[in-house]
Amino acid sequence: MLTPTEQLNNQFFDYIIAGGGTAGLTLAARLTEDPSVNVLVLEAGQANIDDPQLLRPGIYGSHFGNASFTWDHKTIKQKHVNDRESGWSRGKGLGGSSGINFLCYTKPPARDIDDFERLGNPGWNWKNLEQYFNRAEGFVEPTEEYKKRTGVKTETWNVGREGPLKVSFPVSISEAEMRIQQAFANQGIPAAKQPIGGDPKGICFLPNTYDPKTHVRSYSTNAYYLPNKDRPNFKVAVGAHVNRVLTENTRDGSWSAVGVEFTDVASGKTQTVNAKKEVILSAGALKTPQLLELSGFGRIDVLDKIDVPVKVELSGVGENVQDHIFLGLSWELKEDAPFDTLDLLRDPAIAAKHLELHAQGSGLHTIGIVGFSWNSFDMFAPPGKQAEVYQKMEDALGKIDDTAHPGLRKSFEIAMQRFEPGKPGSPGCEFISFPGFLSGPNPPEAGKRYATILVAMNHGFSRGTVHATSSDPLKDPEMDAHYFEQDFDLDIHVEMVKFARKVANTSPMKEMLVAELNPGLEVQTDAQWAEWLKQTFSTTWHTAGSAAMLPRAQNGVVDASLKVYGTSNLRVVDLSVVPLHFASHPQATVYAIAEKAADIIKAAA
Ligand SMILES: Cc1cc2nc3c(=O)[nH]c(=O)nc-3n(C[C@H](O)[C@H](O)[C@H](O)COP(=O)(O)OP(=O)(O)OC[C@H]3O[C@@H](n4cnc5c(N)ncnc54)[C@H](O)[C@@H]3O)c2cc1C
Repeated sequence: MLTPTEQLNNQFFDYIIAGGGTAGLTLAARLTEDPSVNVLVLEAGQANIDDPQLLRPGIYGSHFGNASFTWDHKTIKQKHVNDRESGWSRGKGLGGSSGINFLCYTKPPARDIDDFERLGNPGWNWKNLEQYFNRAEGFVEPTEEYKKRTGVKTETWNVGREGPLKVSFPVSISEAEMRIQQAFANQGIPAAKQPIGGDPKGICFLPNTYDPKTHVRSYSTNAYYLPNKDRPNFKVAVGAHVNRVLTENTRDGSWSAVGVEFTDVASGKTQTVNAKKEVILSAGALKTPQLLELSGFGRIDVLDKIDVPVKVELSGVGENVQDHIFLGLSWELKEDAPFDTLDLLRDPAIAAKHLELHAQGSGLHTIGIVGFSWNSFDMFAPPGKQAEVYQKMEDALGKIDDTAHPGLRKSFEIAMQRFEPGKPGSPGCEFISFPGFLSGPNPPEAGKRYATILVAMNHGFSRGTVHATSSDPLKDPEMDAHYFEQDFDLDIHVEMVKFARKVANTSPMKEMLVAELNPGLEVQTDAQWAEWLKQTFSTTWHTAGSAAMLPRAQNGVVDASLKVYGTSNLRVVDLSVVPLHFASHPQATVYAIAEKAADIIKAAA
């Protein structure tokens, strides 16, 4: 049951969680397993329960621009990409970004998670975190017939089967995706050994956060909140925008979080609620740093500018921001290609038919994005290019001013090991097969169908910032991705898109294609590829690292128990805490972080 905000003023709760998104609801559900503990979740957006706009798969990006479902944030102009701004939409409302994401369920390579520990966070390694991934997962095994038809192999998978989050393969995998996968195989890319068990390198089909019984999205709302909503100790209020954490100075000099101030969005009225044990920030990587700054935790110059008294100087707040980006290469399909693609949904009459089909558990809303090739740079880039890019990384490392950016050198050194020539790299160069059109700048033509390879680099070195520029909590912080500030991030992408074109010229993909629509064959030289890339890439909405878990001397914001430095009981539990970004779409890792956080918090109580 949702709790009306007017019932909350001056009430007391053991734990208050700011943000009812992916991490926030997961954490709340686990903490309220103990009936003696009461938890309040404050979510700025609405509940949107049972809304088909969230539940229906296959309508990627359709929530953007709709304030009922998204925060349509934007970066400032990006100076290394011709002053383009990047739309950084995020889920708003219960479920947060898990309610509007593209449903891909992927997990990072073990070594990328082990890097968290190597950066100074004891206990944050794959072996430990894997149990928390598995705790969230309710993987539904595909049938033997499905496996035979699609080539999906799951027998050896290490994946949880009892967790609340439904993870399964969509009803069918389009033949376009199967052919693209086979073309990668014919380019020498091996099958992944443990696609969601720590070793995803290679090609694989991966599941979605998809309920195979009801054919709807599985997300934190229907996985963690709805099954537990009647617990008397689990209170959730929506339309409650948290403005700041209320703190008191303790005898030992640290700060204690005693509650939060929030605004009831409907009435504009400001209220406070009190925390007996802890306050936890789960507002996502774009809003959590803003909340910290508005509460007095952050860089002195940032806080001075917005007139917020400094409680704890933490120069890492809003720094270390890392994003993933993607772009698509699209090809027109031959007229007789014997399969449907998502392009058909552009025709309103056909779209209406597929809505009906969805209700019966078939049609285009029951397919998903499932075909991946996770490559390390050495798997496709010429050795000379690998050496050139690595040299540029070394040059960048040499220029790091450790006084201005404590910890950055160590972070770069570990990130560089993922690219070291002659050693097996980490598979951060991701290729996704997409059954339809998703690219630029040329638009799709009515009545035509397309196949797309999405190219996404997961191990960028450029670091951005997210900082409050006003003491008004309702005003967006300033977001600056610093895209391609390290020019070798661009070089790596250029090699990736060239490889994608090579794959398209390989059987059995090439036989289904008429012509390349984007970028088009006029793009040939590295400089032309780079220019097209800068014009058409998009964020993958995976921004992380803005309240990083790192030692304090290395610009850390939270320690390995996710507690904000200088406080006794304020934690961050969301994608902000990731110290170094990993090769995976992040939702699985966010669920795992929240599951682990619940154990940490329970143990500390
Ligand atoms: C369009 C899109 C597509 C994506 N596709 C995929 C995918 O296919 N696979 C994948 O693995 N990942 C995907 N992701 C990423 C993944 O969904 C997110 O990284 C993850 O859900 C983030 O979880 P979080 O808990 O950190 O933040 P969120 O889930 O975003 O939760 C933050 C919550 O806090 C609320 N909030 C913010 N500020 C306040 C405030 N001041 N007061 C109260 N509440 C507040 C927000 O409304 C939101 O509900 C995608 C993301 C997007 C946006």
